[in-house]
Amino acid sequence: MRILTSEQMKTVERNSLNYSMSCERLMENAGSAAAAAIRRAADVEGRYVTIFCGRGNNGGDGFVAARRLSEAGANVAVVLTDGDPKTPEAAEMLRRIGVMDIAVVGYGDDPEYLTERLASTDLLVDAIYGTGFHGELDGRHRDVCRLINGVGVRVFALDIPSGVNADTGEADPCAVRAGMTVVFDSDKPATAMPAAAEYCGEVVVADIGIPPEAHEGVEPLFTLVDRGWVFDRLPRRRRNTHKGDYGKLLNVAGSQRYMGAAVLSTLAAMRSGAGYVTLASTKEVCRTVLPMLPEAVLLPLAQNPDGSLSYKAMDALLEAAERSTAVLAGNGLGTGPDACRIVYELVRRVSRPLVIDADGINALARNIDILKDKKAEVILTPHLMELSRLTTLPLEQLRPDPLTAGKAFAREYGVTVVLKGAHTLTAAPGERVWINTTGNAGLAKAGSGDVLAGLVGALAAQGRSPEEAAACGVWLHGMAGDYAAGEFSQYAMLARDVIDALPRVFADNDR
Ligand SMILES: NC(=O)C1=CN([C@@H]2O[C@H](COP(=O)(O)OP(=O)(O)OC[C@H]3O[C@@H](n4cnc5c(N)ncnc54)[C@H](O)[C@@H]3O)[C@@H](O)[C@H]2O)[C@@H](O)CC1
Ligand SMILES: [K+]
Repeated sequence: MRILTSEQMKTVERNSLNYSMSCERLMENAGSAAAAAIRRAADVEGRYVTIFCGRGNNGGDGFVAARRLSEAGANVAVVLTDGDPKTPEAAEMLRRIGVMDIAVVGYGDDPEYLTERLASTDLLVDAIYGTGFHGELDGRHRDVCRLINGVGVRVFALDIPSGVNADTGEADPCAVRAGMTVVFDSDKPATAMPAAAEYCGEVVVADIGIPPEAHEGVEPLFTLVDRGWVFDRLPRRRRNTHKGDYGKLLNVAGSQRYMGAAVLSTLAAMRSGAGYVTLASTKEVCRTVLPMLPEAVLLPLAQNPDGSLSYKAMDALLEAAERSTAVLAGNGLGTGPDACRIVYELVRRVSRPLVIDADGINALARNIDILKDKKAEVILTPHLMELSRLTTLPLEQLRPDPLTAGKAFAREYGVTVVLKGAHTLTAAPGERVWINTTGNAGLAKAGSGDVLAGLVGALAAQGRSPEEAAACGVWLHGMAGDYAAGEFSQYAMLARDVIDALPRVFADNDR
């Protein structure tokens, strides 16, 4: 699947003009391809089709679709939502339907006609906004979109449902809810995001005749992470190798209050191929969890009276970190002053890839500039609340569009950020984003994040790049979560069931 941003689509469109393509021809192709896709999905002959067209090129595609559907025997009406087209190509396409038996009305010009028309409409086409849309719908278009969503017939969206930002997936609360979205040439980030499915419905990619050469040099920034992508990147187990060949993860985790986090993250890491996993924690945690982690190396260290790891352990931690191939820090560590100082020292001094989760993220949020002193590659795995602490942006702003803030954070601090949520996105410092496709609401439970952190840490320890460790870890975690939900239900599954499902996920990889 090729995913291109709106900016990249413009580049591809521009490039195609060098290959005897014209903007008008592309619009003709797009509208025709959309009409063909609609005809494949629905019988249009003799049916009433109402097409809402905006002023931009998306509206132009709508005019072409109107002509094609009319030629196919549909009774077509076009509603101009915002007056006359503002691009010459769209204006030309509107002119071409002038000679046909197609009613063209302005929204608001004849409310009675529109009400009657919609009452007899069999299917709707949304050609109001395409990739040019950003921000919020204005009042007029909120009304239009509400009207479309309220008709109760199947809605076909051209390129992207109106009100959805193609690059971020952010959707206006009133955005069009389509049953099918016909995307032109390539998926857009939003149409590829599983979370956008409630707006996009089924997504169909239509070839609009952009020559393959026009895509040259346009490297997709978004990657859909699926089974094949992950299994291609998992570390190979080769004959004649030993445990030292599969990495050593140092897991700095746990405190008297949060022993489970240490157990879950360590177990998940051990289930993910790492040669060695060392749990560095307080003496008490190590003594208590020993029976649950017979395969782990335990590094019992000094503790504070409150049962958290003491800063006195710092030298031992740094020594252990240098013997490792990756370090995971933060799960169940607590948020006291020593825990924070330990995290800061690890960031400043560890030269191995460093995965920071949970309390490690909370520590960073209090002293974010420490990230600028980092010595190694850093992967952060915040959920929405943690992202809010890291960025100091309010939750209400992040919820509809965590990606923009996550990308900006990754860029500013040069870190890989795993944006945990219903459908997790991973953002790397260089603008690239990985869209995950697995997981379910049963993973929204305590302990789940510890499992993911262990997985990502183990993959980093085995030499995967930060973004591969993160994106593969997220997919494996979601897949194991899907198996666990299948067996135990989303209600009853526990984080440890996710770990128990990991062997089946890896066993699916026959390489
Ligand atoms: N890039 C390509 O290769 C092609 C693009 N085509 C179509 O062109 C579309 C993009 O067209 P345009 O760039 O003209 O833009 P749109 O038609 O998506 O949007 C129209 C205009 O709405 C304005 N707008 C954006 N956000 C708004 C808001 N919140 N409130 C009010 N107005 C807002 C923008 O200024 C934009 O110019 C694509 O989605 C696709 O449908 C096709 O015609 C063929 C080829
Ligand atoms: K649209």
